[in-house]
Amino acid sequence: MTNIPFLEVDLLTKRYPSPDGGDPLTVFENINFDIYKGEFVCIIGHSGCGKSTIMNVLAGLDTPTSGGVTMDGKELSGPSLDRGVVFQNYSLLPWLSALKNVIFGVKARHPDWSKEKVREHSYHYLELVGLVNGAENRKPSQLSGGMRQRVSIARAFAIQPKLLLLDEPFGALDALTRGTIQDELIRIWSGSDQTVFMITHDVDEAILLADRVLLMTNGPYATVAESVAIDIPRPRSRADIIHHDGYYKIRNHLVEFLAKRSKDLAGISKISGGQNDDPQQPKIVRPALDGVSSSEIDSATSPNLLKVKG
Ligand SMILES: Nc1ncnc2c1ncn2[C@@H]1O[C@H](COP(=O)(O)OP(=O)(O)OP(=O)(O)O)[C@@H](O)[C@H]1O
Repeated sequence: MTNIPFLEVDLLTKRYPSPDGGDPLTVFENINFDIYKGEFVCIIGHSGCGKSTIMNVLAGLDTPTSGGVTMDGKELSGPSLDRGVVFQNYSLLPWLSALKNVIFGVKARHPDWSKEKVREHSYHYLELVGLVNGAENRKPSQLSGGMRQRVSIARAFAIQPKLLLLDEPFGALDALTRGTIQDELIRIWSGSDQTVFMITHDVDEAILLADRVLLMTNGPYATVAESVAIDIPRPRSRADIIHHDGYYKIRNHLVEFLAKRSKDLAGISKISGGQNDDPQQPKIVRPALDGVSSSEIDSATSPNLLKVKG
């Protein structure tokens, strides 16, 4: 893994003025974290701590009160096709078929491509999410919620953004559909060099999908307190992952944070014990390696462990 982060979130702060002229609402303050190229990072925190606001800043749809974000060494400003977003509510164009929704994004990304090439490329991504054989010609209103979400994932992947931003993309889906689309997401991501940043409320989903999970304290004055490494090799399957030695250590750590420490740490804007002597970075935690000998940790913490895609 290269030591230069792909995405650097630096002292990000968001405040809203009070409607009655009182103190402003500080949603979060001095948020710092880095993401490396090709990583799959989830962020978890209680409702209202500011996850969607961070996502919107990364997407270029909102601006922070102070602080900034750089991607590939360049300061972000405004939306860009280098960053693809999938929201919980699909955000498809209702008057276009599934295929045309994907084509719409691909055309914008590759204005120089021929009509045939755009169509072929778009169809390929719908195929990857299992949405062909007639479904590609249906409009969003003629598709189920799971199918619509697949279209929106296909559209985001088809534009091949360097950074894929997922805001609770599976929140509204039933468990079976959710599982299928999670598998498809991991399959497509595995075959690419894309970086994924995803909001979820589901700790099991985060453990299944992520290389790292960022934990946010409660707002106001929320911050990212920890970066929890998911030291479980890939490929991971829903059925097998629960038998991995580290699974419950990680799960208990995340659940305990959400149940207790997210409140205890709330309002403490500076978290001690930062990464690599950098007090501004969230503390790195490796629950799966608790009780593991240091020689085993040396091999388990090889930078490549987190990068092995399945
Ligand atoms: N325009 C606004 N004016 C004032 N406060 C706002 C505005 N937009 C958002 N907020 C506040 O900012 C905070 C963070 O909102 P955000 O949607 O980012 O949280 P979240 O962690 O994504 O929540 P959830 O998990 O419920 O989606 C909330 O307390 C919200 O009330």
